[in-house]
Amino acid sequence: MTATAQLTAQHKAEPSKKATQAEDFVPPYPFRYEKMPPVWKLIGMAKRNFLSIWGVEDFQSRLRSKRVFTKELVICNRPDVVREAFQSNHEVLQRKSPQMRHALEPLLGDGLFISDTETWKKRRKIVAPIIHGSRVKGFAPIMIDTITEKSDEWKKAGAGAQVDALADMAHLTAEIICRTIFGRQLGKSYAAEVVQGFSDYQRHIDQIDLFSLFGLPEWLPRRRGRAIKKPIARIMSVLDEIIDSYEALKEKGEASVIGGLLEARDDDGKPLSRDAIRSEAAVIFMAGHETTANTLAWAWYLLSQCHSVQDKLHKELDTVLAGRTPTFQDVSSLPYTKAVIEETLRLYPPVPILAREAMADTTIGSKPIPKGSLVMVVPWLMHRSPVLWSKPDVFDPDRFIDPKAKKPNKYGYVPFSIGPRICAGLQFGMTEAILSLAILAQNFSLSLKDGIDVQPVARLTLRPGENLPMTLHPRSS
Ligand code: HEM
Repeated sequence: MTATAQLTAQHKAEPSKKATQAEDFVPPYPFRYEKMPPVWKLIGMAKRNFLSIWGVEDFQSRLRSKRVFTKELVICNRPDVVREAFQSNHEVLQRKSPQMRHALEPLLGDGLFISDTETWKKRRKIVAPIIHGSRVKGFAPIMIDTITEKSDEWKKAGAGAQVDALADMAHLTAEIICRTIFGRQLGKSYAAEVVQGFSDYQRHIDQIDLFSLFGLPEWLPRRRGRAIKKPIARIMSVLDEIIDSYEALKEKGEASVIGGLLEARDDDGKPLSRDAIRSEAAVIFMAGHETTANTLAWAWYLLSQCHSVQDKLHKELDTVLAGRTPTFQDVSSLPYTKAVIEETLRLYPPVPILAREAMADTTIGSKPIPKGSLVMVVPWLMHRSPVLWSKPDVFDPDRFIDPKAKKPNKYGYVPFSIGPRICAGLQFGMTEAILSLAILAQNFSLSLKDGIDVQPVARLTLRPGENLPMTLHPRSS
């Protein structure tokens, strides 16, 4: 076999095994090599799909390091070292990777997601309470109404209609986050424009910052092209229009993120600047919709392939809800629905790699980590580690609720990251995902269109390819 043919064979994804009642369902994952390819090949592979660069040993390891050109890459893959990196060593390892900062800085400015040290501390203190778990009850009516609209749209489309489940979930979660950030009315009017601006932006940013890997300095301008300027200008002017019309249009009594940002004061009693409000609104939009959309799309795929889980989910929804639309209060009474989401987040974590740049020399697990190293926690690896999970590649929501199953370690199951930089929208995202699955699966099951080969691909987030063609089956029929 030629080298190219060998590599192509290596890239062939593992086929998924469709489940029968008696058999465990193993959903697809990229091929795992035994012998590491040369670095230049790995970089090419990473540019196409970050999930294809890992070998068998990477899943089993505890703490590994690799040198890529000038950079030391350190991978923490067990709860003890993850805790050390993201919790105890937060001060030194709070900085996002150069790649992440360079990709998002033109759009997010000094926003919470990519800032660090004093700016991050100040912004986290202001932004986290606005989307905190305690506020989710206030946002739930917007979520429920928007999900019900999607359900009505599917009802209208009727039995046998074809949908792109990935695009539909992206549309649903973008509508939810827009209406939550900007209020119902403004959110509805501007959702399409905001979504278009963000997807144009994402198409133009680089996944791998080769400049940083080659050790080139931070100040050197990155090649981003002129294409990126247009979507940024559009997003910024839409955000300005929304902020300007907010006061006149704000709905009385209903929570909105933009209202929270406009009314927020820092420790000195000063309001946020216009730039800061735009940056934080952009952060919440960006961080808060694609992640949930991908989770839901994967959940539909997994349910379509594993009927025993789907039957159990329907049983819980029918028993607890008896045909009525769930409310926020019902979320805690749907443990199996929650377990389906949790297991989906284990197998397909929307943010599959969490990377930090060491701001000073440090150590992890007694290993010296020089300043400038890239320290990574890779949920994709740790969530499938044979050391931490039984049957790690099998789809089995029961592992999250079976009293006999080993409870996942808080530092070993990290779809929302962990430590001081943990996702500020964790409860928001979980509630939204549970309510979406509950309302839609109460009314529909979805089957995968014949002949479609679903494979996980990661660029900024992990998704089931570019689209997910599925067929609607109303449950009453
Ligand atoms: C299933 C849904 C979600 C998942 C899996 C998820 C995951 C994550 C992860 C892994 C991070 C850390 C990223 C890193 O360290 O590089 C993060 C950060 C963040 N997320 Fe989420 N997220 C979800 C939903 C949301 C939602 C709905 C919101 C807003 C309403 C949100 C807001 C944020 C913010 C503001 C940060 C930055 C926190 C900081 O740096 O201090 N997320 N999220």
